[in-house]
Amino acid sequence: MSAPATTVAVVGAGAWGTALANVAAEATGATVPLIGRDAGRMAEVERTRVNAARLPHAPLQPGVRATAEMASLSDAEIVLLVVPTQTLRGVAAEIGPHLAEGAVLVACCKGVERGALALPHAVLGETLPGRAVALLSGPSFADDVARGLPTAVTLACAHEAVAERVAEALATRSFRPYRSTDVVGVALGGAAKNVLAIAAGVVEGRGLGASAVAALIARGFAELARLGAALGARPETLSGLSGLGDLVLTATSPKSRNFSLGLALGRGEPPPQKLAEGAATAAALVSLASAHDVEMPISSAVAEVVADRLTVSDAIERLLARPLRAEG
Ligand SMILES: NC(=O)C1=CN([C@@H]2O[C@H](COP(=O)(O)OP(=O)(O)OC[C@H]3O[C@@H](n4cnc5c(N)ncnc54)[C@H](OP(=O)(O)O)[C@@H]3O)[C@@H](O)[C@H]2O)C=CC1
Ligand SMILES: O=C(CO)COP(=O)(O)O
Repeated sequence: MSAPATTVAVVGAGAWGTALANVAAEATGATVPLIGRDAGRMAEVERTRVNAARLPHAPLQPGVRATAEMASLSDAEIVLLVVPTQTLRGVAAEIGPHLAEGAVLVACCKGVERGALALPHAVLGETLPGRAVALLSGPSFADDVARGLPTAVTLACAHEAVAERVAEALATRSFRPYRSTDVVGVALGGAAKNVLAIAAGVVEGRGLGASAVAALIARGFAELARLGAALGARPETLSGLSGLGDLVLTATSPKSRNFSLGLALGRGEPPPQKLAEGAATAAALVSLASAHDVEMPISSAVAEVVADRLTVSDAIERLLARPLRAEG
C-alpha cells in the first residue's frame, strides 16, 4: 500500500499563492485548501474555478479548494504562506490557533519587514516559535508556473531533512525545488533582487542601453554578495537560483512587477498600481545593510526614488559620480 499523500495548504490567494496551490495539488494528488481573506471573492473563485482577479489564465486544479476559512488548514502538514512580506507577521499570528501539531511553515514571500528589519523566516520564527520554518524562493513567475513551464526554485530550511521532505512533496515534472540549508542566503537573495529589479527597469526605461543593464545586474549582485558575506550567507547560495538566478529573471523581464515599476519611473510615466515588493522593502534592506556596515548604493538610490526623496535623474547622476573602486 502506498504512503498517504502529504497534505498542503496555501494561505494567501494572490497570483503566486494560486499558482503554488495548483502545483501542490498536482504534486500531492490530495485536496489543497487555497485560503484568501475575502469570503465573497473566494466563493466566486471556488465556483468559477479560476482566480480571475489574480491569475486569470490558469484554471484551478481539481484538488484545489478556494475558501476563506482559516480552519481548513488544520489538517495540513505543510503550510505555504504567500502574502506580501509586510503582512506576514499579522497573517502568521492569525493562522497560529489553526495549525496542526508539527505543521511546517513555508514563507513564499520575498522581502525585509520594515521596522524590525526581519527576514521572512525570522518573522515566522518569532511569531510562531517552536515550529519548523522553511523558505521557498527562486526565479519563478506565477504565470510561468501556472502554465506548467519548467521552473526551478530553492526550498531552504535549517533542518535538511525538512527541506528534503517539503521539496519532494511539492515537486512535479515541471516544478523543481532544489534544497538548501542556507536560509539567510535564500532570504537575502529574494529581498535584494526585487529592489535591484526596480533599478534595472529604470535603466531600461531611460534607454541607457543593454551594457548599462548588464553593469547594473553585476554591480547589484556585488551589493548582495557584500550583504550576504556580512550576514553569513554562503556564496554558492547567492550565485544560485534564489540569488543570481532570480536577479537575472526579475531584472530583465517586463513580466516582473518590480521591473515594470522601474520601467515606468525611468520613462517618467505613472507607476503601475500593482504590488512591487521591492518598493515596500528597499528602505528596510538598506537599513539592514547599514546596521552591518554594508554599503548598497544602488539599493539606496532605489529606496530614495520610491520614497520620492530623489529624482530618477539625480539618482543616476549620484551613481555615476561615485568614486571608482576595486571590483567586488
Ligand atoms: N507573482 C509572482 O510571480 C511571485 C511572487 N512572489 C512573492 O509572493 C508574495 C505574494 O505575491 P503575489 O501572490 O504575486 O501577490 P498578490 O498581490 O497577487 O497577492 C497577495 C495576496 O496576499 C493577500 N494579502 C495582502 N495583504 C494582506 C493582508 N494584510 N492580510 C492578509 N492577506 C493579505 C492578498 O489578498 P487579496 O487578494 O484579498 O488582496 C493576496 O491574496 C510576494 O512576496 C512576492 O514577492 C514570489 C515568486 C513569484
Ligand atoms: O519573484 C518573482 C519572480 O521570481 C516575481 O517578481 P515580481 O514580484 O517583480 O513580479
